[in-house]
Amino acid sequence: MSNTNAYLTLSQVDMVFGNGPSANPVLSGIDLAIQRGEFISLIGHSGCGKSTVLNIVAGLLRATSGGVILDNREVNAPGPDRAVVFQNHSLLPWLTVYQNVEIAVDKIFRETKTAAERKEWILRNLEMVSMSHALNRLPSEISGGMKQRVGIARALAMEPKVLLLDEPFGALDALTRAHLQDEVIRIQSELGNTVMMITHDVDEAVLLSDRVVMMTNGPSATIGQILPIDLPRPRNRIQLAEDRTYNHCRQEILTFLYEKQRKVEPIAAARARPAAAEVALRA
Ligand SMILES: Nc1ncnc2c1ncn2[C@@H]1O[C@H](COP(=O)(O)OP(=O)(O)OP(=O)(O)O)[C@@H](O)[C@H]1O
Repeated sequence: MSNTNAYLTLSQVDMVFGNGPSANPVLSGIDLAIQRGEFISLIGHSGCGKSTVLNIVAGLLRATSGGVILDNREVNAPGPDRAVVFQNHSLLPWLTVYQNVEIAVDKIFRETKTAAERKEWILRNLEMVSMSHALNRLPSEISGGMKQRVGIARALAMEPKVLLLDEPFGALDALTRAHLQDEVIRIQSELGNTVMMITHDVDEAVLLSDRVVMMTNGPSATIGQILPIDLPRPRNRIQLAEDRTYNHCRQEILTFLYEKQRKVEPIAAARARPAAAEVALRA
């Protein structure tokens, strides 16, 4: 699929790690066209290559063949136009909440914003994620959910063309996760960012996305199905629980993951593998 009007395009992306007999073909023929302001989720079984796709878009990995075009430019290195939020918050531990955002803002806007404008911008982005009350705290003094909030504020403050979220809520408890998802829904309705998010959570994918991209199992994983989520925004998790379209979308993704792309091999392999105690007895 090539779409010349798309903001972000992945064309025939292949990725092979290593070479010779140890070559590991991870991705094959990934084609995806994302519109400006679209929120896309990537979902698929563990190890299929979701982070590899995201890292190629981030410019942290080079595709073996094929490529990525963002806003008419080829991506071949990391850049401030693509901000990444990882599952394990990557805040600098010796800097406060405010300073963690400041470091990115100063780097990007030193030439274009005055010191007062930069300060106002840092405060505005921390307010957006409800962190104004903890500006002077160190990462070690705040919870995991708060750290993710600061990571999101830092990414938003960079005003990237694309926000890349690699399981941003993966390490959080269910309630904190729901809170942060709601904040992302609100921020998204305010700012209309272009977002690519990796998730393992079917509800999260449906709740947040305009389209859910489902990946087949590896090796040589590719896009198996793309599901448009035709639900009006802003979305409300409680109202959606009873919604027919919402439940239909959930069902489609569950069917893809657990019927069409069911992971049978590892289970069979695990059964075939003798238990540790058995191995010890045989030794
Ligand atoms: N830098 C690397 N060098 C070598 N192999 C890699 C590298 N990064 C990823 N892989 C391999 O690529 C495959 C896909 O990994 P990837 O992390 O992209 O999957 P994933 O779908 O994001 O997994 P998960 O859901 O468990 O995070 C795995 O077999 C992994 O071992």
